Amino acid sequence: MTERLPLMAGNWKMNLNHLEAIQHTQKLAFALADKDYEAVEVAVLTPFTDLRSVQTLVDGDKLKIKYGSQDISAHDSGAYTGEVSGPMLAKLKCTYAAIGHSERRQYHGENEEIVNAKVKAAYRSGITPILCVGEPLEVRKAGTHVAHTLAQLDGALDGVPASDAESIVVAYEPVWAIGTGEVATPEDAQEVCAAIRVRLAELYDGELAAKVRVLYGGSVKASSAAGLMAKPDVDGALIGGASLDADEFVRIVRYREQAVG
Ligand SMILES: O=C(CO)COP(=O)(O)O
Repeated sequence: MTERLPLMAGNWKMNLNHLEAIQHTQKLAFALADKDYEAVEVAVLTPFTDLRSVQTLVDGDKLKIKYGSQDISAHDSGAYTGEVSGPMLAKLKCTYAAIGHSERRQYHGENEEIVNAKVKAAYRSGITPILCVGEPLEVRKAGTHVAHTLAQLDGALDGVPASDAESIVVAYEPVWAIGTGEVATPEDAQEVCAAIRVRLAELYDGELAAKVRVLYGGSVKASSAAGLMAKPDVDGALIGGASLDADEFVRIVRYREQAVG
């Protein structure tokens, strides 16, 4: 079986200016030890305005923390006012870009075509997409959450070759769990994360599917992380609110020390 290194990624959303970002990253770096990074990959997804500061800190202090953006333009350059391109993010040595977050889909009209174009743009620049998928509450209530989420996965990966897709990170983030305090049960997370892996095997092959990390996101806290991580197809978490509290985020990174609750 392929060993998948768990990924704990903090999505700061529209929080922390560049000065606060430096403070926060320094606090994380101070708290995290080499053994933490051996067990878990740690990443922060920051506002665009923070990336240069975080890069300077990571480069200067040789930190092991990875960083990336919360979005990326579908285009590489040109007359796209307000957009930030893959080549610009690559120049800042971003490892990751979150793509298709439900808040982008909801507030910025991002559909499957746009998400697909952004996934391809990230790969053109050597940036790994953290592709966000997941159903809203009404879909969950209707019981069609697996089909809904897999359709988002299919759309995002349309025309993406295996040589790219093998490095993708998929984050299952049910919309009803985001920012609500209502974390999915480990069983609910496992159901959809496992279905995502099965679909990856169908779209590509079993070897690729076994390599890809599938994260869960939505109201993850230190108290829920260990239970979620105990599930075989949950390979990490995308953490919003709790990632803004450095102590809590570090506790999530050290989920193995927490009780399975
Ligand atoms: O949207 C999320 C991460 O991308 C989850 O946010 P919360 O952890 O605040 O629910």
